[in-house]
Amino acid sequence: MSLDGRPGDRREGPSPVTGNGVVLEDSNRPALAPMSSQRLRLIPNKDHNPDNYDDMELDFSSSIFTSLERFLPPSMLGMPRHDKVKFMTEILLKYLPHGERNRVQKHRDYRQKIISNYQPLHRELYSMHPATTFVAPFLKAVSDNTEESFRRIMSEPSPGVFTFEMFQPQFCELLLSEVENFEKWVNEAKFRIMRPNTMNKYGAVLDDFGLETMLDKLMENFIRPISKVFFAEVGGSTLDSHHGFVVEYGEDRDADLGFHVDDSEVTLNVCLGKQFSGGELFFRGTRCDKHVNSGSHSEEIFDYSHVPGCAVLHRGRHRHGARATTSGHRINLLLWCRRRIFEDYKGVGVSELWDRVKYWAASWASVTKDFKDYSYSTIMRDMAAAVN
Ligand SMILES: O=C(O)CCC(=O)C(=O)O
Ligand SMILES: [Fe+2]
Repeated sequence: MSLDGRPGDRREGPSPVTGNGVVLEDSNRPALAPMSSQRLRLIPNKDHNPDNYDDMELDFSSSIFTSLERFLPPSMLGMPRHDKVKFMTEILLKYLPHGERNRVQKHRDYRQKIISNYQPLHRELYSMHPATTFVAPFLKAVSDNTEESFRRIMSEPSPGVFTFEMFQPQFCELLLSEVENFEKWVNEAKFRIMRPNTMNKYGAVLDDFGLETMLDKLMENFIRPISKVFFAEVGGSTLDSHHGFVVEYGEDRDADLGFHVDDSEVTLNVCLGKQFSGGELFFRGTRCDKHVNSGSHSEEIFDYSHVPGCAVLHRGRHRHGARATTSGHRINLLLWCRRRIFEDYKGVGVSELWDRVKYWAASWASVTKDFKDYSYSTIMRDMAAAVN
């Protein structure tokens, strides 16, 4: 497949709206060129300040639309948000295989059904309140925002594995009780819920019952600044989407979790409680995608015992698993933080861009093959197709 041969797409014209220009959404405006004849640009318009789509009902995460907007043809940049969304959705859906498209739609209906029927127990959890969520030293470190301030509260017991105290006990309790309340509702309503991934038979996706916005803030304002310092080479500074869930172990729950890598650039894993023994995380080093299954060196072997309120932060590709929880009940919050491909396009040439898309698509295909989760690999394949 070549990126050359469609010179029209390469033309970089001035955009009708620049900077923070306010665009009024006028449904009576004359139609511009038919959307279907328009194509994405190969090179994003770096000067364009994209709209925010957080408040809209969308088929894909709002961050995809914000990122993709820089690739819109110049004549479309000033259009009302609804029109841009329509155009971008058409492109994204066009390149999704049929089964995938059905799945996206089904998942959207599923979430909608939960959100319109489930009554949250602790509404205060659904927006981010840093002062009641985090312990003071963590808040201070993030507000100082330097490597030194992070190192002051973090240990790095094994290269690339960072541990630190993060949540207040009261926050853990509230979240545990909200999860319990959600599960009670699921049982009473005989609602079948989707599990966080194919590895866990228990647990719940927090994003599916309304916590997505709060977790987005958690990632953007707290995890991204730390990842920018410690995980820059896997895109730590441009994390822009997440998969947030809880896993549950113990009697009548999952026992352990096999050796794996996560479908994330950076993973935050925080123990919420309750009382348990066992359940240690074991780490076995990071590998490039070609050597995911090769053996471990002794210096890479590291075991970690979970402590309620405390977090572990590591690269998604850092190989790990969890030993059996031998008594009690352990619940952990997992935030798989991801970076979509679009930011990579900044200032790179077309051939390099294409190489990167191929590289990411290949690497994520190998990492995600065990996960049914619609995510990165699909979007990247779509985008590769869309710019071609
Ligand atoms: O049980 C744990 O603490 C680890 C969970 C985990 O690695 C995952 O869900 O990806
Ligand atoms: Fe994991």
